[in-house]
Amino acid sequence: MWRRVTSVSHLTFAHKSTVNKNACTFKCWESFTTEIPRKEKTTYQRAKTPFITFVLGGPGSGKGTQCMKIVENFGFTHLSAGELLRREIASNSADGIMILNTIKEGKIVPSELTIKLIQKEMELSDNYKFLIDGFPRSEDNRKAFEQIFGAEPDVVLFFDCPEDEMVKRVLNRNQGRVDDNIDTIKKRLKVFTALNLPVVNHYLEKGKLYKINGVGTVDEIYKQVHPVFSSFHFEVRV
Ligand SMILES: Nc1ncnc2c1ncn2[C@@H]1O[C@H](COP(=O)(O)OP(=O)(O)O)[C@@H](O)[C@H]1O
Ligand SMILES: Nc1ccn([C@@H]2O[C@H](COP(=O)(O)OP(=O)(O)O)[C@@H](O)[C@H]2O)c(=O)n1
Ligand SMILES: [Mg+2]
Repeated sequence: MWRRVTSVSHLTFAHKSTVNKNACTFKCWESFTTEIPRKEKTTYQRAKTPFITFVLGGPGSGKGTQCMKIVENFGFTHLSAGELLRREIASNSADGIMILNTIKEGKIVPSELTIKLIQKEMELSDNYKFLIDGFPRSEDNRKAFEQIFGAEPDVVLFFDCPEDEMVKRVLNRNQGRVDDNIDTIKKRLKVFTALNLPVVNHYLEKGKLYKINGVGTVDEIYKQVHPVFSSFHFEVRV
């Protein structure tokens, strides 16, 4: 049997929180020791300071592709917000229809719902290095994350790519996604400019933004990404 504990500031984020000192810090699960053997805490639960990277960029800018390379080279856990939402649709959850309709319209799913999915994955993970891809997509996403986690990201990557290139890539993506069609892409690009660019500017002003030129081959782009992480002296996989 599991219970939710509401305040575990000693476990996570405490020293990084410059946002809201009284924020409800990250929640985790603890077992009742008498009922089942105490479960080994995951690395994430043990780690006092998870390393969080937000990966931003318009639709088709190459976020997912570059995340795969960062995972390969630096052992991050990749959490794609869009993928978690699509999984929620596929699982026929109570929110599935609402999420599907929101994605079809290229709009943003309510922040608390997306954060809940991200939080769950982080709790289950045995890692402490996370790439949170496609999040935050709006100032509301960002503020809700900071409120709930009581922390800010360590790194924010932004893949800067011209619209015509993004449209071309999305239309060729061939993953059977309901939002990879020209009508939805146009809506997503408008939402990106109106809601996501303010987030990019926020992190630019905070000095946390690494702007990457998203045009070129996958390897050319990754050449700009790699030094961001090697500067933190993570172990590089060969
Ligand atoms: N540098 C690149 N040049 C050409 N195509 C790319 C490049 N990076 C990714 N792609 C392709 O473009 C599409 C969108 O990339 P993806 O990583 O899914 O972007 P995002 O997650 O930002 O929407 C995919 O089909 C991917 O294979
Ligand atoms: N933080 C997020 C991320 C995605 N989404 C929704 O999920 C869709 C697909 O997101 P995605 O990150 O998989 O899309 P790409 O940028 O990879 O093309 C978005 O257009 C939104 O409708 C959201 O509502 N909130
Ligand atoms: Mg993606």
